[in-house]
Amino acid sequence: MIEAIAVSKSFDDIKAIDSVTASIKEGSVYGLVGTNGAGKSTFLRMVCGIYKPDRGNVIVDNSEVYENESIKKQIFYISDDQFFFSNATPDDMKKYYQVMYDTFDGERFDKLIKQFELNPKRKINTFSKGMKKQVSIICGLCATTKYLLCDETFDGLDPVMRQAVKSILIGEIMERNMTPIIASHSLRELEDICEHVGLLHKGGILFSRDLDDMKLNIHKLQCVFASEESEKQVLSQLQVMHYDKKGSICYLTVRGELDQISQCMESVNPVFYESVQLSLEEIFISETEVLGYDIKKLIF
Ligand SMILES: Nc1ncnc2c1ncn2[C@@H]1O[C@H](COP(=O)(O)OP(=O)(O)OP(=O)(O)O)[C@@H](O)[C@H]1O
Repeated sequence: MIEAIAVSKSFDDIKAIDSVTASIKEGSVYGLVGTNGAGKSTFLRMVCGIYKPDRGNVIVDNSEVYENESIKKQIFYISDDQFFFSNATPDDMKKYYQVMYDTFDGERFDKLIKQFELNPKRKINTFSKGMKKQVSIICGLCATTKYLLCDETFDGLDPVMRQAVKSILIGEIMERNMTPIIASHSLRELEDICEHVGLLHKGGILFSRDLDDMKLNIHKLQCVFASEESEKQVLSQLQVMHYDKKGSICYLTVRGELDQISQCMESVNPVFYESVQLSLEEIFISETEVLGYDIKKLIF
């Protein structure tokens, strides 16, 4: 388990991370979404022990991570700024990581390099951006660490490769108890893979939720009320997060369990009503609107 407790990190007068508290359970896929400069990379770099927090603690499996070799061996950080030795080939990087990680699976590395149609003996600095990204991802997967930190990992991959990498990640999560944290500026990128999403904004976590809970607890209704009184009654009884009316059709985003919402609607005998599934984007828009933010322009 990874626990960040009131963690802060500044670079001169820039507060990159401001008192973030988060808890990432083992075996779950945690998505960290936020705009450019929100602090995602800084947060991940503290989680893997590259940066020491100015304040607060990052605890991994009950131990402080910074300068803790045995804990760091359980974490692989696939950085946004990829690192390869100059003139290194994929095979050279394999040898390097075999020394760094006892758990590195060389055979799997060879298999994946072949599967991704990369030449293990070609210099990585002659590879395209997407090919370099593939080498980093393969190194990360083959390190077979308990925690895998993915920083904008899908960026720069073509759609087919994105899906291939996601499938490999999902397979890995199912096969062994791996815990990935995936940072991205795009919620769409995280929707089909993460179980929990934290929204980072200007160095702070705005909110953090289980996606299933979010989907079960927020509903969109379209309805036509029989009278103004029944409309008022419903609006006063339900926890309405967003309300809009076009002609006689009302559009409501409501927090709560569907059974209770349906009961309330049926009690006023509307002319028509139906509940529509919200997309994750719509849920985020509603949640952040309540907090007074307009993230529509920022993270989609
Ligand atoms: N080494 C550094 N020195 C100075 N400032 C830094 C450093 N690293 C990050 N920052 C600043 O900290 C803030 C957060 O940066 P960070 O890279 O963590 O954001 P991010 O969410 O990963 O952004 P992006 O999506 O653009 O990669 C930014 O204002 C950035 O300029």
